[in-house]
Amino acid sequence: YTSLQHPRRKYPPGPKGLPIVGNLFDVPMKNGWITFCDWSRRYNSDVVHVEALGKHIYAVNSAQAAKDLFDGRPQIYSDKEQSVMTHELSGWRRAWALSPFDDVWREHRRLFHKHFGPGVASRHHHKQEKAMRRLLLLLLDAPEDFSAHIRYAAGSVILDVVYAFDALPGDVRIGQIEPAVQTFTALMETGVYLVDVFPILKYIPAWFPGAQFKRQAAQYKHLVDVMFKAPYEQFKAAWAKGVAQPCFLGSLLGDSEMALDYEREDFLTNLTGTVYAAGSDTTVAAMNTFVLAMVMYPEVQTYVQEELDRVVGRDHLPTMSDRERLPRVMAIVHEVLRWHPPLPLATPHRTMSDDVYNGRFIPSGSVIFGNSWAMLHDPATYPAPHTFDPKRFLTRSGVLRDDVPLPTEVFGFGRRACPGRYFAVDMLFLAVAHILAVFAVERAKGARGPVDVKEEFTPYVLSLPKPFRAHFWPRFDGAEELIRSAAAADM
Ligand code: HEM
Repeated sequence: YTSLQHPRRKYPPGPKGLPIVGNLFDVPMKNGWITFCDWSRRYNSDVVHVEALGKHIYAVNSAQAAKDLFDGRPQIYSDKEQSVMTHELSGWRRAWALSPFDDVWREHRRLFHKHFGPGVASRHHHKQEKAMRRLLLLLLDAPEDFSAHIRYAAGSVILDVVYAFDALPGDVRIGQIEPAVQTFTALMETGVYLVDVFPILKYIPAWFPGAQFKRQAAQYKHLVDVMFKAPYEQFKAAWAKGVAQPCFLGSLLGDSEMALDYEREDFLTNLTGTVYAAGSDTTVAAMNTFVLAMVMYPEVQTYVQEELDRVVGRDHLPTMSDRERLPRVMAIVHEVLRWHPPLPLATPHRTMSDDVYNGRFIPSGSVIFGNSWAMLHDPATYPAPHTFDPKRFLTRSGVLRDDVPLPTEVFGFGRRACPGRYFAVDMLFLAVAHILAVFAVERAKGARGPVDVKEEFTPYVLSLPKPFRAHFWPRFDGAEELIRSAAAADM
């Protein structure tokens, strides 16, 4: 322990900072996962470090170091930064995905797990399948609006599962929520988050968001409060009348165990409202990445469609019960998540006490990024990591290999790792299986022939393909009829 008290502590390597401001200008505003990965190579260290204005920032770039720290030392590495701008002024403190490592978080997480854990996620399958049948119909009728349809499908299934809302496209209940989700993206993109991490930036005029930001934050907070409260109140009204349908919130309200000491109302509002915020944009990002990969790598479609035709046939749509028999579809899901993780730096954790790792110092209150992208692009584990190649997960005979690790880091780290991952993987399995069962995904037709796509992703916390065009063609005679009759059965 004496090394901790040594006046010249040894930190992990990183770029050399300037006097006083330290590495302020090195802290990456965009594509941080690539910068951190480059530093890791340049300084030959899986953990890299910068310091700016007294704040220490670390990026963990290898799966081994992530296991050692996040899994091995959960009492130190499971907290999250609380920021004035995002949490307080803009109302995001309600989201337990961002909350401190405390008893209220623990209780939120325990109750969520009870309804979304690996053994019970199957209770949501019929709602997920219904959302997919609707998605196919939308893609059939307006293929080029695929990105909007994906957003609808990912959002509406969460409303159905959490509040038993059966929302069609354009439903006001979706309109109430989506703008609030977008405030989070806006906060990340304007760099407000950095002001929070380095409070001293508030005194630098160019950085300080000032009165205008405070007005903006008040508007955000209003939207965020509506997102959490409105669906909750609507469900409670149905519950009081005895007409509520089964869902997550209904099970919570009906659970005798819910006689908790917490202020019960806000506890449940925040528990349920966080699901849409955490689960919609992430799923949307992965599904758009899937479409981009299909346009770029058409031969992958043929390979998977052979499996779908053989296992499922062409006279009905796939269901969750086909999953074990569709390893090629699962290989696509894993490769989509590996190729471009929706949260390439997961979400930053915060240390709760001083620590030493491999002889290097990590003080209490540091920001720690787990660089999922770097781990999932490590050529030692995934050769030719920039190529989209689902076959890397399959044996020659086409079953899932057990010697190539699944991209678990896409779901984050330690105690804070995504508890919605079973639900998310089920959703992605269904999306890939449904879309490829009936459609050929191709380049859009422009005035001068097919429109090429670029492999470009947005550079912030949540990273998804930049807008691109694609077309969805029914791929066999009878595909259109199959889509229409399956969707009609739900009406
Ligand atoms: C492809 C889709 C998804 C990806 C890539 C993803 C990824 C992540 C990541 C990286 C984290 C942060 C982990 C960390 O800080 O170490 C997280 C947290 C979380 N996710 Fe997901 N997620 C996805 C879908 C979902 C879905 C569908 C739900 C809900 C049904 C969900 C619910 C949550 C919650 C509640 C947290 C906060 C956990 C906590 O703080 O304890 N996620 N997710």
